[in-house]
Amino acid sequence: MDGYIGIIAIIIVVILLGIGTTALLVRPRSKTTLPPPPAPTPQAPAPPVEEEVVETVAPPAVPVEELVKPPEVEVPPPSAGRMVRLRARLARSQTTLGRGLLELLSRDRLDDDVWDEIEETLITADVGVAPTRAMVEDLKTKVKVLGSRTPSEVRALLRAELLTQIDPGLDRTLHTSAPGERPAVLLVVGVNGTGKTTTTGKLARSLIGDGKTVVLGAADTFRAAAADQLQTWGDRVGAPVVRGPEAGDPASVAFDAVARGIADKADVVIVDTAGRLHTKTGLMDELGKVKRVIEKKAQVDEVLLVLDATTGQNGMRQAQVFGEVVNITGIALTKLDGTAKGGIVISVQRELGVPVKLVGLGEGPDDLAPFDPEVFVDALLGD
Ligand SMILES: Nc1nc2c(ncn2[C@@H]2O[C@H](COP(=O)(O)OP(=O)(O)OP(=O)(O)O)[C@@H](O)[C@H]2O)c(=O)[nH]1
Repeated sequence: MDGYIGIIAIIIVVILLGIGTTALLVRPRSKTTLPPPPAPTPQAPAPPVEEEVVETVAPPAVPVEELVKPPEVEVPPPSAGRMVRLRARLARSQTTLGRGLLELLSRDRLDDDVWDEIEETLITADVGVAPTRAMVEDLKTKVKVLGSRTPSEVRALLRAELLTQIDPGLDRTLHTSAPGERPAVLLVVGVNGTGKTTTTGKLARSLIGDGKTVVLGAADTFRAAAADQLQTWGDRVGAPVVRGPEAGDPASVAFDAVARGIADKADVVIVDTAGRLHTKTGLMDELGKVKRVIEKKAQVDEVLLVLDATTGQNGMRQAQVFGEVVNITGIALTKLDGTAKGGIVISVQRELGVPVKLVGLGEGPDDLAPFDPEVFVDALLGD
């Protein structure tokens, strides 16, 4: 009996121990799911004051659109009055040609030696042989009629003579308005390095400044940089530039540019061409093809020959080759700012039988001016 009681007592004790253990293990759920308390973060030591300013002011994030923002389109000034603004750039021709002639013609005695010097001054300034002879003969006659000469009379005499040679009566209008709906088409030709691409870009700016819309054609596919250069000019003033693959067919670029001009209803399409003077036949083939292909779409209204005023007679010979290949309608005489040979205006018109319509008077984007004979002559003679 005592054995039973002992066993029962042990069982009761075991049951009681079991209940106690269960009570200890079974705790409320909320407490078991709580995350363990965060480990204390070690405190970073405070940086020195100057460093704090540099490190904590982060630059504001630049939105992607701003990074790829197209370049701002410039609004170029109109072309009117440009030659007056740029007349001081003719200083070198003024000193040598204008002032030189004024001084010689103002001498008391105009003997043969003085006339020889006058002739030499004109030849050195690239006036050309035939125009020089004509000028000297004219001046001799007028001086005789005049007798004694005051400085203002000498100036008036020379002014009239230079103007006669330059011929203010020539039509210097740039044909930038075509009849009907189509754009006017300008072809820019000339030897590489004369300033052809620069002149094309400057002209686009100037026309846009005068309120016209322009499409540019980079048909100088010979030199990849020429197309890039033109692209930069176009981008600055918002003129679309049609270009082709490097060493591609210039005629096809010219065609596409005119097609784009027609589609865009642009006022003017200016096509820059390559001016490699390899052989006359090669040049003729290339320029002839460009012109023929353009004419499938529209008439070419102006063929502008770009001529570097500093190259003198050499440049003139090259110009004549172009004159034999295409029908030049106007001359853009560049780099007149860098030469004392302003007389080239007279000789080039005489040799090619075409008027100077534009003059380049510097490397700045707005340094291309419509040629004004009176402003030119006054700039040569000084005030
Ligand atoms: N001082 C002066 N420099 C000019 C004038 N016109 C052009 N130039 C400079 O002449 C250099 C040649 O000009 P470009 O336009 O590259 O000559 P390009 O005839 O197109 O030559 P390619 O691109 O090789 O066909 C450039 O440095 C121009 O800035 C000007 O009227 N005055």
